[in-house]
Amino acid sequence: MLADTLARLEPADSAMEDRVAAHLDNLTKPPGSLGRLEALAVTLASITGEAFPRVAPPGVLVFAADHGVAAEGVSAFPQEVTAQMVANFVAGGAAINVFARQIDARLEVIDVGVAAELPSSGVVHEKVRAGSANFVERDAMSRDEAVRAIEVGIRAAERAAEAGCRCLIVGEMGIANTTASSALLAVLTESSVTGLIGNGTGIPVERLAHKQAIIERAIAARAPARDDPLDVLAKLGGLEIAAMVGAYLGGAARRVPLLVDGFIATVAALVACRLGSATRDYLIFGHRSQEPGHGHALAALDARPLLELELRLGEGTGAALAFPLLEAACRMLAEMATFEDAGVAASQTP
Ligand SMILES: Cc1cc2ncn([C@H]3O[C@H](COP(=O)(O)O)[C@@H](O)[C@H]3O)c2cc1C
Ligand SMILES: O=C(O)c1cccnc1
Repeated sequence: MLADTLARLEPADSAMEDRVAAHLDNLTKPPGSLGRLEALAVTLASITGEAFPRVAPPGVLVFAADHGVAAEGVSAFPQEVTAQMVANFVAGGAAINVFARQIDARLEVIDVGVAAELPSSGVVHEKVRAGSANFVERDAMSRDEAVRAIEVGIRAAERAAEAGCRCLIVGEMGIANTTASSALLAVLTESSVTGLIGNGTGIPVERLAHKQAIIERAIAARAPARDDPLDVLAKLGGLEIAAMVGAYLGGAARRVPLLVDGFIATVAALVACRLGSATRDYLIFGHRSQEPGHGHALAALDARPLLELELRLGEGTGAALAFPLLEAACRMLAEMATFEDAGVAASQTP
C-alpha cells in the first residue's frame, strides 16, 4: 500500500498557475493587492487541478501514540496524559475540538499506539503496538511497524477524502513527541541538536541540556542511515509521527491540499517529502510554532507559514486556525467581480 501510494504521487498542475494568475488580474482590485492570498489561490488551483478550487469541508485527523523515551524525563507531563487527552478529544473538550467545530471540520481521532486502554467509541482503533520503545535503548519500532503505522495514516486520509473532505489538517497527541521530532530533524537535516530543541510542553530550562543529551545519545546509539527515511523514522520516530507521514502521502496522492500544523507536523511532512518528493507541492503551512526546531524544519522545506501566533500546542490547532484563509482565497477567486462585469476601469487610460 505504501509503494502504491508513492507510485501514484504526481507533481501539482503547474499549467493552472498562468490561468489563475490571469483571472486574479481581472478581478476588481489593483493587481497583486491581495498579496499572499493571491499566491495561495494559485497554489490551491494547482494542487486540485481546478481553476475554482474549494477547500470546505476540511478534515482533521488527530493521531495518538506513546513514546518509550518519555521514561527519560524529557517532557513536563507524564505519559498517561496521552490517553487522558484522547478521552478529552472524544468528549470534545480539547483545543482542536473547539477550532475544528469553528471551521465545520470532520474530526477523527486515531489510536496508532497509545500504551493504555482507550474509550471503545469515538476513536478509530488502529494500534500498531502499545507505544514505541525507548529509543535510547533500542529502535523505537521495527521497519515493518513503521510501514504499518504509515499505512494507518494513508487509510485515514483516504477515509477523509471519501467522506468529502477537500483539505486535510493532520494533528497529533503523544507525550515526548517533541523529543522524537527533534531527533528525526537533526538526522534528516544533518544538523546539531543544539538550536533544534525546545521546551515542548514546558520543561524547565535546566532540563533542556538533559533533553539534548538524550537525543544525542539516541542518535549515536541507533545510528540510522540518514539517506533512508524509513530507517530514520523507525529508529527515532514515533507511531503517530509515522501515521502523519502516511496521511500526507495519501492526501498528496489524492491531490488534496494539506494544511500543515506546527513542529511535529512539519517534521512528519519533511519525512513524507523525503519518501516522495512530489508531496511538497501539496503542502501549505498554517503557522510558525514557538518550538525552536520549527523554524529549522520550515527552512528545510523552503516554507513560509501563514500565521505567527506564538502557539506551541500541536493537535492540529495552528492549521485549523489558518483554514479560514484558504477558504478566503477560494472565495476571492469564485465570488469577486471582474473589471468588465462590474464596469470598473481596469487601468488609467494614457
Ligand atoms: C495537556 C496537554 C495537551 C496537549 N496537546 C498537545 N500537546 C503537545 O505536547 C506534547 C509534546 O510535548 P513534549 O514533547 O514536551 O511532551 C504532544 O502530545 C503534543 O501534541 C499536549 C500536551 C499536554 C500536556
Ligand atoms: O509545534 C508543535 O507542534 C508543538 C510544540 C510544542 C509541543 N507540542 C507540539
